[in-house]
Amino acid sequence: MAVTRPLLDLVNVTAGYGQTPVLFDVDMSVAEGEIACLLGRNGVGKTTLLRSIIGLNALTSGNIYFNDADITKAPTYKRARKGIAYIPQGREIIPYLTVLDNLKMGFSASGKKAKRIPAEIYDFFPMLKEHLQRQGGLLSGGQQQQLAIARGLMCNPKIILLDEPTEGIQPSIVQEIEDTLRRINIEKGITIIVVEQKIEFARKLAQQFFIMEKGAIVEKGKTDKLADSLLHRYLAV
Ligand SMILES: Nc1ncnc2c1ncn2[C@@H]1O[C@H](COP(=O)(O)OP(=O)(O)OP(=O)(O)O)[C@@H](O)[C@H]1O
Repeated sequence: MAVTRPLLDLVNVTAGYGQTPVLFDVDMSVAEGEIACLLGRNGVGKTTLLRSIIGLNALTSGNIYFNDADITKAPTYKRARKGIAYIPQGREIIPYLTVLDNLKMGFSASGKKAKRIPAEIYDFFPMLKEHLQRQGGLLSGGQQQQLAIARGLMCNPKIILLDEPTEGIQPSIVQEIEDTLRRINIEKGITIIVVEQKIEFARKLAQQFFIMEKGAIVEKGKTDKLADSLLHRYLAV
């Protein structure tokens, strides 16, 4: 009988930059429909882990399974076509392109010809409709973050990897982003992994947590059981 794996399954993942190892034997499983947060101090390897999942960092050893396929050696564009969207820290909006053209860039990740922007995008992010012809670089940080998430949705992902979506964003927009991510998860069934420094944001949004320290997952569990003692030990909160 075939074994059914979680939607995303990392097994003994080791990776780094050149000769410098950064991730050590990371095991991480995220089930379909779940929201997981990845916590840890600066420099412990959270971004490197997300980059390894989307294929921007090759593994030294270990395997990554997605949707029951071994994607360890698949190039980034194929991972995107299989349904992994990556929204990097800093958002990477093209500043001189309009909001509309930034959105359309998301189509290319799916490998399909550009079509109309689905109405649901404006339903999730009404602000974008008002700014379609503005240059992306003129949006506020919070608006750019919303644009980046919307662009990620254009390839119809099964999972979204988000790196610090609330960084440098004013509280009212942080709340909006939290609500929209929850809607995207519930209404579209999209699985989410979010790297976060804002513990309360992560706690409210995610059902599952992983804590990283020196390139390894040192604690994991349900967020409603995320003890303050762990936060003190690993995040110095
Ligand atoms: N392009 C790179 N080349 C070499 N080393 C890198 C590179 N990017 C990151 N590193 C190193 O890898 C380690 C992990 O960095 P990473 O960005 O993954 O951590 P992080 O937990 O995401 O931190 P932050 O919260 O600051 O983004 C750090 O020691 C960092 O200096």
